[in-house]
Amino acid sequence: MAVVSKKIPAPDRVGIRRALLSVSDKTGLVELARELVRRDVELVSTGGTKKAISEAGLPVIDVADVTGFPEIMDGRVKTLHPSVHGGLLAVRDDPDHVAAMEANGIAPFDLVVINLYPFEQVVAAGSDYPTTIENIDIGGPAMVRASAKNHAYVTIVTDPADYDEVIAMLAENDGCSTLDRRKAFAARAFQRTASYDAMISAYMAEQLSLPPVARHHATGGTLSLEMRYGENPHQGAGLYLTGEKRPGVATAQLLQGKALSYNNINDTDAAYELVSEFDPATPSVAIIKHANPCGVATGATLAEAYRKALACDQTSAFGGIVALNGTLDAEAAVEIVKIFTEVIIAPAVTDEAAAIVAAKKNLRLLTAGALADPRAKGLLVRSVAGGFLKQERDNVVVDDLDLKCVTKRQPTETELADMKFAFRVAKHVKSNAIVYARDGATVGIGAGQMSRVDSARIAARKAEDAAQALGLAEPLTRGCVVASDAFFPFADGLLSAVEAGARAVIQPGGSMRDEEVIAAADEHGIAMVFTGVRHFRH
Ligand SMILES: NC(=O)c1ncn([C@@H]2O[C@H](COP(=O)(O)O)[C@@H](O)[C@H]2O)c1NC=O
Repeated sequence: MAVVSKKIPAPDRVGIRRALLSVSDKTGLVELARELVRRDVELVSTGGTKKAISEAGLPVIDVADVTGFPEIMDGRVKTLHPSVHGGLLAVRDDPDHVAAMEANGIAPFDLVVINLYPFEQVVAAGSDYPTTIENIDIGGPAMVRASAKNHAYVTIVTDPADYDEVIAMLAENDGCSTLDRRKAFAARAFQRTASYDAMISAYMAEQLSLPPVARHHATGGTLSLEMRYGENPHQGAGLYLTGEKRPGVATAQLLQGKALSYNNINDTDAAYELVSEFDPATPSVAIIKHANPCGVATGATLAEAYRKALACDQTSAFGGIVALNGTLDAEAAVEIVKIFTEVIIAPAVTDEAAAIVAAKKNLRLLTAGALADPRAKGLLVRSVAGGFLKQERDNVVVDDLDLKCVTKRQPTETELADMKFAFRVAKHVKSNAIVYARDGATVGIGAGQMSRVDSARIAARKAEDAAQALGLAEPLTRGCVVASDAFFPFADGLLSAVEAGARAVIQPGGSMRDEEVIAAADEHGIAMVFTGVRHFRH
């Protein structure tokens, strides 16, 4: 049953007379404490925080003198006491609460400054399990939540970045807090504790290999970048870090160029995830537009791979995102800067290449440090109205699959290599995905169509356009292979690919009409391989 509120109105202004400070991150602590002391605010602190304040020559009371208890159990219990929590939670206009404070010798706190044990940093540093667990703050979040709940009276601050705002509030309001600021701080405080607990639950789930679908799920994140806008200029947006250790755009270093936009980040993520599918021993490049590849290729060098990827669809590559699976070198950089490119991302970059890219001031250059592991487990979350969907990352790699040839003709070795290449790319193309490939390069990509036949036709038409742009007599689809992200429900999709010139097909199989599709392939002398695994992507 819900608790009943006495509905006591909150005052607008509350004079700040007594503050509780307990911080792990001591940044800006002394400056804030000095300002509070200057305003005759009484300070109460825990061990390390008190030490830092005292060493600055400022008066501060030990919390142990308030609780009458020493800090015990390695700091696990220091502020978990009614003398503290009563002072945080008391409704000062409620006579019952006032009587309880008087009867128990409890004094109220007007300002509470807390930042939590650095759990996220400890995880990021790869600390062992016991150390990580010890860095779960208990007393801090308890005080943060108590103060935030009682924002009718208490100002709660959880981030050194907010200290200036507190100082300004006191200056503008004659040493008082205001209700609207207290509410804003309280909302931030609950965001902080919710995010903190979400990170802990994600850590536990990973450590204990818990099943992906649990009764509750929380996603925590720390703002890393506030963008000017989201997908469109009227949508606000930000990038948050979850602490997941997967190399990619979120944690990459921006070496030059303007800050990334929402669409840049989304596209760069798609580009880097795709190029990470390729063994670094095989130089590979992906060019992405609107989260779909418009050209992917392997080559003897990254420069060659880039030229081959670009040839697939030069028109769409304009203003694209380029991802490479090896260190960006000068030769590749020279090729890439020839056309307008928004972003380049690679595991690393040579000094020479960086100097070449530097000539294009607006071109963003990112280094991710390493490739992402395509086989690594992970969770993906996307919002739907009224909820969110959660699923495991598609970490299936075609090399690990037991491929089954279902046609009379077996693929040649070259065809098989191209089929695997095309299926690897198809995994990163929005469904329905059709990818034509030859000689380790895409030659036509059909993405995001509602019908598979349309994707096959669009990919073929794009291959014709590319041939025209390259001055070729016929499209590169003549004699190519084709990959489909899901089975062909009817023979028509396959026949459309055959018409475009495909000679070998890789697809999951599993349609009710597989026999019909296999018969059509046999009739045209096509070699077809079933993967048994589907790569839908939406
Ligand atoms: N257990 C407690 O009663 C407790 N009370 C406050 N803390 C945390 O102790 C830290 C500050 O400790 P110190 O002042 O000793 O450096 C803060 O991050 C604060 O959130 C606690 N520590 C952990 O739970």
